[in-house]
Amino acid sequence: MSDILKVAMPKGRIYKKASKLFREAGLDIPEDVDDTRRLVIEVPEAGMEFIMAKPVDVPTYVEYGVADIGIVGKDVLLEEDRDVYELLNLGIAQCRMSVIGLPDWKAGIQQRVATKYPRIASQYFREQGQQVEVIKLNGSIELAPLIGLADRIVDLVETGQTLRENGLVEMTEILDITSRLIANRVSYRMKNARIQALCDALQSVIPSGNEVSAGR
Ligand SMILES: Nc1ncnc2c1ncn2[C@@H]1O[C@H](COP(=O)(O)OP(=O)(O)OP(=O)(O)O)[C@@H](O)[C@H]1O
Ligand SMILES: O=P(O)(O)OC[C@H]1O[C@H](OP(=O)(O)OP(=O)(O)O)[C@H](O)[C@@H]1O
Repeated sequence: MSDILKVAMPKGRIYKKASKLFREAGLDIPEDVDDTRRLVIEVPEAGMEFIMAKPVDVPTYVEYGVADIGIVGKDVLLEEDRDVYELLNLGIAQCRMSVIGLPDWKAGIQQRVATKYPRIASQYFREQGQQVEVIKLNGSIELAPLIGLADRIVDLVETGQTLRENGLVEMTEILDITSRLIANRVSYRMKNARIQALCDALQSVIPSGNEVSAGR
């Protein structure tokens, strides 16, 4: 196995925070890496190769071993349910997943819930003993109750601005979300020293108590 660590990096809002964390941890990631449109980026200074992925696909690349490790939100990790190790809570891209609706929402006979997270939402409502029809959407989830597709939604809330601007209210928080470092099971064993060194370096710059034990 080559000594280069292949890292599935989510494009978008997590990338900026993750690259900042990597730099704080002492990894030499040149500034031009942040602006390129290339999807496979060698970062020899850090002994890494970044695979710039759509966030939802990160666990897939890691499970199949085309990336040794990856960075992904806990929301996507739970929803995708891939066979990977969760190594570290990086504490970045913090938000929460909540049930959201119009202020005058009342439970009807046929309840519909729109979400990007059908697995998490279905499990949540099953546990609550509520029978709902879950409708999968891919973005702008807040539209659904506004235009009558669903009664409620399950979506992420950070500042609450999107809810306020659309006249929606947060009804129940389901999960706290942050980004996680994940690893391929084989890579974790074969490249253990490299991965462990990275975890140690990252842990020195993130709040303590964030390690999630691997091997499960
Ligand atoms: N408003 C938010 N505040 C903080 N973290 C967020 C917020 N929205 C999403 N996240 C976190 O960032 C991750 C990636 O979100 P992002 O919006 O970059 O991706 P996406 O919407 O899946 O991608 P794309 O825009 O390419 O479809 C989410 O899985 C979640 O963990
Ligand atoms: O509480 P806030 O600070 O307003 O953030 C929450 C919003 O951020 C995310 O949307 P995103 O920007 O990823 O757009 P999308 O829904 O189209 O994916 C999320 O789905 C919420 O809509």
